Amino acid sequence: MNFSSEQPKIIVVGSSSIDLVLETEKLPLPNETVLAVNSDSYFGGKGANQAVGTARLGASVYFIGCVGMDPLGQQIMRNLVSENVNVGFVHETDKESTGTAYVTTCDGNAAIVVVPAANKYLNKEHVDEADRYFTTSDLVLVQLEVSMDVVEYTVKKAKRYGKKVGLYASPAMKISNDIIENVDFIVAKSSELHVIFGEEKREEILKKYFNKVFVRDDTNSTIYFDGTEMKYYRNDKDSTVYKMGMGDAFTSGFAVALCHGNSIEDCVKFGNEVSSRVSGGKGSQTGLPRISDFNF
Ligand SMILES: OC[C@H]1O[C@H](O)[C@H](O)[C@@H]1O
Repeated sequence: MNFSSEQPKIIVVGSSSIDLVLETEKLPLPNETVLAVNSDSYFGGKGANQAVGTARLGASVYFIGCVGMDPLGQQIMRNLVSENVNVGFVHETDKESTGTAYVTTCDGNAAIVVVPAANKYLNKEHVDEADRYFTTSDLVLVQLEVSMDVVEYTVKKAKRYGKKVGLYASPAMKISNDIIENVDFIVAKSSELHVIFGEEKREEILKKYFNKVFVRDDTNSTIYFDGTEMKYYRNDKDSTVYKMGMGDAFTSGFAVALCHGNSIEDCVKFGNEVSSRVSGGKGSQTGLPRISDFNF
C-alpha cells in the first residue's frame, strides 16, 4: 500500500444529518411495538460521514452540503470543523430544518429512515460556488441523499475538469447511464443491486462494469470483476457484523487509497480495513479510523 506524502484533495457533495439511534432486542415488525434498550444521537448523513472519513485518513476535504438554520445545523458545522473538514461551502436554508435519520438497530442490523429536510435544498448553484476547488481537487465523492439533479450535475462537472469521481449508490435508486459512464467507481450493497442496475444478474453487472462496480455485503466483504476474474476480499480476522456507516467508511478508504495511486486491489483491501474499524464505534462516525492508526 502506497501512501505518498502528498495530501489528497477531496470534495464531498452530499447530505449531513443527526442520527437518532435506538438499540432494540429485535427489529419491530409492521404494526409491532418494541422497547428500546438504549437511545442516543450521533453525527451522520452519508456525505458528512465520507467527509469525516476521508479527512481522518489525511485528505484535505471540502464538504458541499446544506443544513437548517437551527441548533442541529450548528452542531453539524462545529463537528465538521473539529474534524478538519472545510465547511466554507456548507449552506444554511430557512426553508427546512436540518436533516435527521431515525435508526433502529439490533445485532448489527439497522433499519434506517432518513428525513432529508435541508439536504433537499442543496442545489447546482451551491456546487458551482466551489468551482475553483474542482479545478484543484483530485477526487469528488457523491451519494444519493441529495437530489439526483445535483448528483448528476456534480459528476459531469467533475469529469469536465478531468477529476476522479466516486459514487456510493445509497440509498439505492436507479441511476442514469450518464452517471454510470462518468464515474470511476460505484460502491453498492449486494441486496440493492437490482434497484440500481435493474434485473441483470450480479455477475453480468460486475463483468460489464469491471473495475468500476464494487459490491459489498453484510459480512464486510467486497466483490468485483477485474477484467479477467471475479475478486472477492474479506478480512480474515474480521468477525464484523454489518453496522451503520460501514459503506461510507469503505468508500472513504477506497477513495483515499485511489488518490495515492494504489492498485484497485489495494484500494478494496484498504476500504475493507477502514470499514471493519468503524464497526468498533457507535454511530457512523465515531469509529472511523485515522491515518495514524495504520502502519504503512
Ligand atoms: O450510511 C449511514 C448513514 O445513513 C443514514 O443517512 C444515516 O445518517 C447514517 O449516518
